[in-house]
Amino acid sequence: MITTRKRKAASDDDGDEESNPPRKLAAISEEARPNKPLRASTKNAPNAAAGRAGLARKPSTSTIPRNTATTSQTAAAARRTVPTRATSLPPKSAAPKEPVRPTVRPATRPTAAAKPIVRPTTRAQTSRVVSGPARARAAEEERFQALQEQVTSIAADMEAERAKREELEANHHALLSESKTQELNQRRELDTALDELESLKRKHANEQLDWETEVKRKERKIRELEEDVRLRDEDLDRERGTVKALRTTVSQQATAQLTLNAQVTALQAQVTAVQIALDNSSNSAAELALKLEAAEKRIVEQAQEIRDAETHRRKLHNMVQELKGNIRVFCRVRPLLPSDIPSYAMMRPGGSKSPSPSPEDEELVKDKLRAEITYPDKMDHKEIVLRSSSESATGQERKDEWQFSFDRVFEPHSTQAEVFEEISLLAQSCADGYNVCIFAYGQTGSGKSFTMEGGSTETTVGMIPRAVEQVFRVTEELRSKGWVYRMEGQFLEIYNETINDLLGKGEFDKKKHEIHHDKSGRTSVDDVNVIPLTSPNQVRSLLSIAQSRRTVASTLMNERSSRSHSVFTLRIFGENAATGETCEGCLNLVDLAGSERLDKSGAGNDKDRLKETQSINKSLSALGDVVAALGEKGDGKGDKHIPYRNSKLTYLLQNSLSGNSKTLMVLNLSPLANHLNESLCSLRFATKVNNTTLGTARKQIKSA
Ligand SMILES: Nc1ncnc2c1ncn2[C@@H]1O[C@H](COP(=O)(O)OP(=O)(O)OP(=O)(O)O)[C@@H](O)[C@H]1O
Repeated sequence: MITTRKRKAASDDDGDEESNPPRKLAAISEEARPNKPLRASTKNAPNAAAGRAGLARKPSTSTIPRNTATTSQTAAAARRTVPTRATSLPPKSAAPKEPVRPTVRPATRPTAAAKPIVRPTTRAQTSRVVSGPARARAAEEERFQALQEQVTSIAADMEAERAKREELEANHHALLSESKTQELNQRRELDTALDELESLKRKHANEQLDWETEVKRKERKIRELEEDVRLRDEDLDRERGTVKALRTTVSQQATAQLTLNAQVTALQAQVTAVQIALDNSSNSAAELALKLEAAEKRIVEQAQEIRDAETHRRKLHNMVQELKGNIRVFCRVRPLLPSDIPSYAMMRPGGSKSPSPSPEDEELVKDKLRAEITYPDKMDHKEIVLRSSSESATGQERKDEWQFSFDRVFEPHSTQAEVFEEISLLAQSCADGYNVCIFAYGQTGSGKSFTMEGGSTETTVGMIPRAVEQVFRVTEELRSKGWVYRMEGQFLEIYNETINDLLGKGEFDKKKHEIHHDKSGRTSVDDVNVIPLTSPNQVRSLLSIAQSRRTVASTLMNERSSRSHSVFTLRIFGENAATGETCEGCLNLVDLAGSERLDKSGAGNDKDRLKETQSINKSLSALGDVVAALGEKGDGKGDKHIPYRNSKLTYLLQNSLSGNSKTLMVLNLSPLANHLNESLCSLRFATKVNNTTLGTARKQIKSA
């Protein structure tokens, strides 16, 4: 921009030069002005030649400069003065470029020829003309001659001056064009210089930018270096710390080394001693090797002894079970439940219900509801006595007493754990390869399901889950003795002499499940789910599945669970790789249908209930018959027919009831006086079973 503006200014200057005369020329014109008087005098000279009279009459006017001269006269005078100035100019070739003014100044001085010419026009000469006309004329002539000469001279001078002026003008033009050229050159140089300056500025700006970038880079580098230095300082500090710690460690190590050296020395001494001892030991090594060989032989012998002992234990266990009786009966009386107390029992004498009866009142009511049951054998818990008092036909008070004895009697406060303690050995027998059958017998609501399945808590859990857990525990223990077991389970229901699969898909009373017994004593049922059992928890979940299926079925037909038998069967297969023995046991856990009599159940008017009750009675009496027949067979009547086929229940349990099995019946009793007759019936049935002796149990063990 600056360059462009400057160039424009330069071109404006050029325009001025075109329109205005050069300043040097103007200076020359102004310098010429002081010569005006001289020019006036020289101008008057031709005029004097043209009219002498005018000169004579007014001589003073010719010498006095006329300030009132016209412009043309002044211009003419100016033109005449130019040659005068030119005379003092240096020759063209020698003329300097610039200094025109000094050359002009000398030209303003009057020439040497002009001065004598002007001087004669004095007042004294004029006075002589007045004194003699001839002399005056001559003088005038002379003077005229002189003037003419002077004019000629002046004309010559003028000519010379003109020539010189033209020369000067030529010089001037030359100088002007030269100066223009010079100026143009200088301007070009100036432009070039400006361009250079511009490029230098740009270069400088670029260099400054580069320099600033470089400075920033350097600053960044400095910062990085400072950070690096800081980090290195930190590293150095750390290293110093490490070195310090290492020095400490080294000094400690040195101390430790000294200690170790001492220890090494001591150890070397010990090594020497040990070496000696070793030498002695190596001598006895042969003796030890012999002893080891003997010990190994002994271990093998002992392992065999352990196996023999296990076999012996099984035999002894079985003997104990047999001594206890292969068919045993437990009696369990359940506690009185809040649901046993009818609402009328809490009525006031007036008939209104007592809002909150006192514990004493409640206890009195319960005593009235309870049957009179006592447990006289406080030592072995084997006896139970029932009493009742009634009025005879003659109006006399009649007191009856029934005494029963079983393998174990459990009072109402007995826990599930206490009951199972007596049963657990049977689980052991099952793992040893015996068939075991546990029944829960009793009227509806006497606690059969509670005993067999129990509640959901650890304390209330029943015999089935506990027995399964026990079997798993025993099989795990026997693993150390070389036995490996596999287990499977099924859960069936017998309702109206029809078998249903409680682990099936719930198609109750539709599928026909046939029972089969093979010669090896194994029982199987067609088309039922047999689930491999891997853990006690799995068995619990299977039980709850079965329970839910029964509940669903109960919605179709009321109280179905009470009116059907349920049989959970756990089969166990064992194998001892060490001895090559195999065994197969079976644990049947049976929750029988309610045993109440037909007249008591009130089923007489209901066709379905009648059928149910008849089925139950049939199967229960068949069970009694089978047990009785087995008892007779045990008494020596070897050819006695056992009516297993009389009911689905006895046929299903045939192998678990026969002579080579162990059977336990848990008789459940209601504590209510109202149920006394049913309880007596149940007790009589259980006594019949209890008095039966099954044949010697036979273990189902096959030798390899
Ligand atoms: N020993 C006991 N302790 C506490 N409650 C018991 C005991 N025995 C039974 N019960 C309770 O008595 C009620 C009836 O028991 P349960 O259902 O076991 O009788 P059941 O003989 O199996 O009857 P059903 O033939 O109808 O199945 C249940 O509420 C049960 O919880």
